[in-house]
Amino acid sequence: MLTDKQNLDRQVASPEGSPKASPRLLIAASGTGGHLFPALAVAEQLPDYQIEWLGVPNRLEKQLVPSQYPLNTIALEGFQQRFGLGTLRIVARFANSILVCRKLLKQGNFNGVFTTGGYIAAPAIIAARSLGLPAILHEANALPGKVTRFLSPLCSTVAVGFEVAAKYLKRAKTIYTNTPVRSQFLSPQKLDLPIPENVPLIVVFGGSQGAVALNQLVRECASTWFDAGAWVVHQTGDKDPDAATLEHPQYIQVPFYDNMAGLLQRANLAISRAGAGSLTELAVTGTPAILIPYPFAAEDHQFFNASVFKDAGAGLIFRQSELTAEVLKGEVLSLLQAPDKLQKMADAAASLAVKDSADRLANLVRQLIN
Ligand SMILES: CC(=O)N[C@H]1[C@@H](OP(=O)(O)OP(=O)(O)OC[C@H]2O[C@@H](n3ccc(=O)[nH]c3=O)[C@H](O)[C@@H]2O)O[C@H](CO)[C@@H](O)[C@@H]1O
Repeated sequence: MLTDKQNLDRQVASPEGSPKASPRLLIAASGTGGHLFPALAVAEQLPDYQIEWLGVPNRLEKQLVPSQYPLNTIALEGFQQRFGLGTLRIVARFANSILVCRKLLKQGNFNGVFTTGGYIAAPAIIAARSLGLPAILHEANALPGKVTRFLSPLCSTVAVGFEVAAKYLKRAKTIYTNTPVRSQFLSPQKLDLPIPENVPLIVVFGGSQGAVALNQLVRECASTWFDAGAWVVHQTGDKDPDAATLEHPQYIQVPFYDNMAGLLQRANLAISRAGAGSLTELAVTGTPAILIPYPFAAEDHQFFNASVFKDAGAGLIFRQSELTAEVLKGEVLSLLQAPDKLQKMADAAASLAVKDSADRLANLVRQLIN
């Protein structure tokens, strides 16, 4: 919790001159980079708000949410995993999570909730609305998730990351804001990797967790790309037992890389999953991409995301089940040999970027939660 001094620092003067307590905002964002980074980008635009975080224990929020935003956790993971244990138990668990959120909102005197969706959004939205507090939901995916589709009519406003998402949310008040990226993406970043200036750079990344299937394919293809003069930076995640098996002077492997902004700004081509966060960053950095949607993503939503990129001419989509190493090798080689085509794709990617997305969302928060 904040000290009295911090609370005082966060007070702003009202127009009449008397100090007015700054609004208190609960941000419910949990689990993956795709949910956490956009929420953090919005929080950064609200320095005059008193922000606390709502997450679940032992997920990425523990590492990513800075200590300036006190982290409250509720045990929703068990709720998701024990879905087969009987409806009564599930309902009881869920009802309890709503009660815990209501208590938190009341005791913390919060003025409203901002959430980026997923399971954590459900108790947060229901609790806020049952207390008459505003709830803003940001949905990053082209095909909104189940929680979003079900609870969006309850929300004060639903902000969508892709315009197409609004058509699935007809009963909600929607607004297009695109998806915020971390502030580093909005200015040129230095890349601290020993990569020569004029070589083509391929960046491979599999969302915030890495993608083992994609890693295997890339390792099979890489020598052909090295022979063509390309360098490869490969984000493998930390669950691939073979991550360290490829060694080559033109190859850099990392489990997780913090400076994705610098990396994508330098990349000539990305080979990537199609999480909403990754696609938004590829657009902001104007990076053409070969997209291989995660085949087990809920309701195949990554394919819907990738289709927006493909329809704009910014990328190619391959289904993992149909993609062989031979095809991937060839596609990458032919793109590297066609700089004009790569440039057109880069321009198309850049045309999808909305650089002030975090501002747009922060303004929405200021209008509705104050
Ligand atoms: C498997 C799955 O269902 N993933 C979902 C998850 O996102 P998930 O986190 O898997 O993927 P996203 O592409 O949305 O985001 C990944 C984020 O991690 C960052 N990153 C990644 C690797 C790295 O080394 N360093 C780094 O910083 C990327 O720059 C990006 O900001 O939520 C997204 C938003 O609802 C969905 O669109 C994704 O489909």
